[in-house]
Amino acid sequence: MSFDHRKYAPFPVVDKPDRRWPSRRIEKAPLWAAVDLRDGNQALIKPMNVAQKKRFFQLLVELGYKEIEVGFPSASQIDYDFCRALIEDDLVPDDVSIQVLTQARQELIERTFESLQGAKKAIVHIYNATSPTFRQQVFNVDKEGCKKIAAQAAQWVRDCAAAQPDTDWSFQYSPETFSATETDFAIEVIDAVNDVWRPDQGQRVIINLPATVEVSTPNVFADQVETVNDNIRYREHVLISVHTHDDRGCGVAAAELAVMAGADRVEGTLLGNGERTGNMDLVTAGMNLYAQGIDPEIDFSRMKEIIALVEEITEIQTHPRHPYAGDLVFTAFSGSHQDAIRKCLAQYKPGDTWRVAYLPIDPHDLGRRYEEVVRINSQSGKGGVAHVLERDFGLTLPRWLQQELALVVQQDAEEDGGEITGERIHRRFNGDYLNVPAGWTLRSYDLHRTDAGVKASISVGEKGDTVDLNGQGEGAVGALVDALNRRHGWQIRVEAFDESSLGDDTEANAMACVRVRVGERVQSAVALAADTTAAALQAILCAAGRVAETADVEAPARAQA
Ligand SMILES: CC(=O)SCCNC(=O)CCNC(=O)[C@H](O)C(C)(C)COP(=O)(O)OP(=O)(O)OC[C@H]1O[C@@H](n2cnc3c(N)ncnc32)[C@H](O)[C@@H]1OP(=O)(O)O
Ligand SMILES: CC(C)C(=O)C(=O)O
Repeated sequence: MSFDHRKYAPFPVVDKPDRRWPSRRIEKAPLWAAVDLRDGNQALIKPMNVAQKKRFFQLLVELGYKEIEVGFPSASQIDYDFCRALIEDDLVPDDVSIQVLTQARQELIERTFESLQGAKKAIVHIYNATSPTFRQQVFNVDKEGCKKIAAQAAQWVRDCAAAQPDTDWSFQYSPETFSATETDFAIEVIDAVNDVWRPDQGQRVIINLPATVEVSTPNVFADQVETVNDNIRYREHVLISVHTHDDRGCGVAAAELAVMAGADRVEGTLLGNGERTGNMDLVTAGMNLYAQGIDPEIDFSRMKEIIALVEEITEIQTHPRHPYAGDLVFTAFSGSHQDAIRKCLAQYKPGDTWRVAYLPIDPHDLGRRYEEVVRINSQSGKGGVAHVLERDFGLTLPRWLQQELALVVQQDAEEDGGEITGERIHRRFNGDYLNVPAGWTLRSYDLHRTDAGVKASISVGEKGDTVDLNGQGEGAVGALVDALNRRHGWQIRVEAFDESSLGDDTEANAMACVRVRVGERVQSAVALAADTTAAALQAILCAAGRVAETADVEAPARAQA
């Protein structure tokens, strides 16, 4: 067995007692840079072709991204051709900068500038890895040698840019593997690059700090970023950017803490596609701001399009629990969640601050429907079942009936082991409560109020086969109960009775729900009718009919025949 944690070394803590970032808040969106077409692309089994890159670029522009890394043109003909197409076909809006990556090698830098000929504005992004592992094992250079690679490349970039003066250039440098680099050394390298680029003399410079591989908790990364923020030369003239990966599952958290620590800009990909476990997810990061009342300056209302395009191009399905984007993230199956959501949604009015339990944001904002929010399985309770009947069928049940129905739905769900659809709950409701047993349909009724109460004559049965039931009571229901008791020798006790009027869009105007006890037998029933009296009488008849069915008692008209 080779599973042995002693193979790994802990990441050293950063000794930074003066850290300020923990008490900061993010109050506005950082500058976003979308790197789907480069870092996302280099992680794909099937890298994008030019047509796919064009569609992806178009969507990123429409969503509102202003800096878009479009590829590594010195490395691939497709990326080169795509850059040429963007420029020659004038596909880049004036307020958008395309960004391209290259290693810190002269021939690659020259080819990169060639790919950008005629661009209105562009960001040339160079990188070399600076961590001990890379210095010692990959590049075989000491710290000076590593710094020289960066400074030399910065010089080539500056010279190439000077030779193409019609483009508005930004320069970007990444000390790749920054998070695994001694921070004081990273600062030395960054300073050496900036000494060449001289951001203080007007050159726009982005210093991008990558967690190329996420190697620590995000607080350590924030300390590293704050240290760079506080100590690099020309700080006020450069943008600090971060580029995090998700190896430990904290890519978004690391970027957020880095912004609190002074970063101005965040690189990432839509839904987090990228090397290994992925890049920082632009959707999650942006929506996290949105959910705090901060405008992310990106239009995530087009979430469905984002998901469809990313899935098509990456050939990777979105996880159903993916923050904000997954199919199930706005769905509650468990009873107490459903109950709380239902109560909060009932109180929420458009224009209110969103305060709905278990839903950090309003699903409608992302084009999702409230219908998806509550779904029923064996973990659900009365609140959820009631919510589904109310939402899908306009039926608001009294609490006692909600409890009763929830129990039978739960039994169904347990037997089935899966989800119970709204239609199935409705069928169950109709079958158990609403459907009128044969021979127990209310045909008409005649009520006379006297000093002694109400005298009722109630016609019951099916067309052409009816009988009049006559009784007397305090009200119509009492009179019908009296008639039934006399006829069948029962002692019906009405244990629960609720009536309500229904919405305008329903055929019936009234609903009555009853629970009766006949001896040991308890039976509930529901009726919908044109008026509340008819609904109440039909509900009692319905309950009585069900009792009769199981007690082998004939329906009134049939008994007569
Ligand atoms: C963290 C990131 O995502 S960085 C971006 C990574 N993306 C990619 O690599 C995708 C595109 N890359 C490629 O297609 C190729 O690597 C190319 C075309 C750029 C270069 O190809 P090649 O030169 O044939 O091969 P390769 O990439 O293996 O080159 C490695 C050499 O470059 C050196 N090198 C690697 N990275 C850098 C760098 N950032 N700056 C300078 N030199 C570098 C290595 O030390 C090695 O040198 P050696 O040949 O003297 O040992
Ligand atoms: C080139 C840099 C920014 C990179 O992609 C990384 O370090 O992950």
